[in-house]
Amino acid sequence: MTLSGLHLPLITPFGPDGAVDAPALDRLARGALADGAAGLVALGTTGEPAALDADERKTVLAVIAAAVADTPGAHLTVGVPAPDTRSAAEALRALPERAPADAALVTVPPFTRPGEAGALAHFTALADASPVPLIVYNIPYRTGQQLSAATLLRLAAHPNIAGVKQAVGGIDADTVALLADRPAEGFAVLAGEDAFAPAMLALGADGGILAAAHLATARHVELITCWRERGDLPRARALGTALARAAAALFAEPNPAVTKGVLHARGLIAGPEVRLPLLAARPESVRDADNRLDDPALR
Ligand SMILES: O=C(O)C1=N[C@H](C(=O)O)C[C@H](O)C1
Repeated sequence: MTLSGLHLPLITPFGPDGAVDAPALDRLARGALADGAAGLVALGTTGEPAALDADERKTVLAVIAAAVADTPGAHLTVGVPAPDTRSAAEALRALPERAPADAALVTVPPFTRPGEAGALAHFTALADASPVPLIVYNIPYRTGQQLSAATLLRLAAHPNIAGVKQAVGGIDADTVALLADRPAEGFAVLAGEDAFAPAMLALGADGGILAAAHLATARHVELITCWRERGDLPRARALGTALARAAAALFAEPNPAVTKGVLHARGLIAGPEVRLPLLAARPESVRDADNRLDDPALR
């Protein structure tokens, strides 16, 4: 089985008192699954996990896991922090006690810049230790470490590595090589960079982990279906350009500030707050994203 479809990395909504708004999170989670998302990602970057305390992370995980459990066939991915290999391995070993995760999303330890050989050894050690399959989160502009197609393809051969979330700031030569040369089965290439997701799908990506899909969720699902099942290229192109422009506007400020602003403006969460060091989005950024989402192709 290869992972596919839309996986939504959920924001963490905060209530007027600043606490995690569990009912709002529950509504977002269940709404996305009802709109056709194949799965949810708890405690991804978009969920501001570093700004949550242990109890809050527990609440977030419980709410999202319950929504997945109530939806037959839905998939739960959990973001696992990787400040270093040893503590990431410990967190992975403990994961089944925390949630019935189908996969764990893990990066290279940020700031360390271990080189490609070190990154390969890191993911191999984690995959050997983990009771759940890994999704390699390749995001060099956050971690400081590039992963070439050659390294990712070596990781793809590990039986406990289920895929990669490719978020490299564009469609580079490694992304093209990765999509061309990946194994036919058992390793998913998921778009992880919202503005380039339509282009990655056109090149054969299996799906995406896309924060922009908090908005126009059903249209994101439709885009994936157009490329993977329906072969409806005119519709895929119309949706793809509209969603890419909406994504660019949603990421005009550090994620998830604009997304929270638009969800708030649309009455879907109580407030647009993010926690420091993130700042709430400027009103003009929220308006711009909201307008982009009004594109006729997305109605
Ligand atoms: O939380 C995630 O997973 C995602 N994070 C990315 C980021 O914030 O850089 C964006 C992507 O849409 C999903």
